[in-house]
Amino acid sequence: MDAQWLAMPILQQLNSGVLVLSTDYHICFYNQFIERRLGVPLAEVRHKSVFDVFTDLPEAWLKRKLDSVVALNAPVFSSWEQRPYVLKLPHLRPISNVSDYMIQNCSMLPLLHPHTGETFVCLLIEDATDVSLYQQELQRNMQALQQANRMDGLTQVFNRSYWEQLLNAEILRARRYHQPLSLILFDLDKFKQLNDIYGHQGGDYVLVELSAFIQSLLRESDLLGRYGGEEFGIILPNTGLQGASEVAKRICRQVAAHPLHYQQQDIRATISLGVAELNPHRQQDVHDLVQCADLALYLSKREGRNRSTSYRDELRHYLQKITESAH
Ligand SMILES: Nc1nc2c(ncn2[C@@H]2O[C@H](COP(=O)(O)OP(=O)(O)OP(=O)(O)O)[C@@H](O)[C@H]2O)c(=O)[nH]1
Repeated sequence: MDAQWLAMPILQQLNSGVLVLSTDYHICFYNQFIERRLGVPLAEVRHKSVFDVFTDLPEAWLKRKLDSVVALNAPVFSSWEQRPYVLKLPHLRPISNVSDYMIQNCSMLPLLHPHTGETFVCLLIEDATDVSLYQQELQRNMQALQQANRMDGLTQVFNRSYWEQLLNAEILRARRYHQPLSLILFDLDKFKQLNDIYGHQGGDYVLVELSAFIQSLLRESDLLGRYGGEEFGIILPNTGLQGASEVAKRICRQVAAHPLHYQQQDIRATISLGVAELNPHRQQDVHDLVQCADLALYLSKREGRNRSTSYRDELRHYLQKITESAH
């Protein structure tokens, strides 16, 4: 069967754009897919330079591609991820929140005229608007999921597992660049009592409000995370013990002076804090550093709460002594 008569109707019905150019970039043919979107009949632009008809074409880039198709007699592909579109055409979709133009994959194929031996280049334009839309949405969802995986559901500060990853990374960074690094652990005082008085919801309210308040007192580079029930940690990059200790005292003071209003009642909450600095002469990991800050926090609780203690090695001996004398 002579299949030539099939070619033109199929070409015109194709759900892809077909544009044929001469080697000097003149338009020889485009199908209805392009004609409908461009709104210009082929007869009007045949033999015109493609750059005069599609005035937004990246001329130098396209000429390089077309010349290479002709010179190598081999196809070239341009994906929408590299370049969202080659021909600026509307996408004919009633969607307003994507690109106004059709996102495209474009294959450029060499064509040899069977009788004259003349070379042409066929640009095959595939509409990738839906694919790009789905991919953008997928990326948005993945980012949201990733964000949710990192945050504590109640307080919206980092959750423990992500905060520990951050602490690990900050320890490595501090060691690598010989920078100081400090850690503050803090715990709400008599929180059980607060829960008993105001109920679990009142307790939750305090956790939410206080973590937002403390976050607002910190630098953007400081990293606040919820370590456990009513225990939190703050990583202070590039901060030595003295600086961190000042930060801790300031937070302690400001929390105590910050009334929380819950169901027409004023709640006064206080916190106890422990501060530790990464020891540059010792191989400390996350666990060791947290343990030092935790010990300092324990002493803050023991000394009467609503205060901050900075870790020093002597504290271990002191702690040993007081636990021995307690037995
Ligand atoms: N509302 C609320 N309470 C919590 C949450 N997580 C832990 N808690 C409560 O926090 C309380 C902690 O009690 P304790 O460990 O005895 O400490 P505390 O009462 O704060 O006493 P000190 O730490 O010694 O000052 C417990 O009653 C927990 O049930 C939470 O997400 N929401």
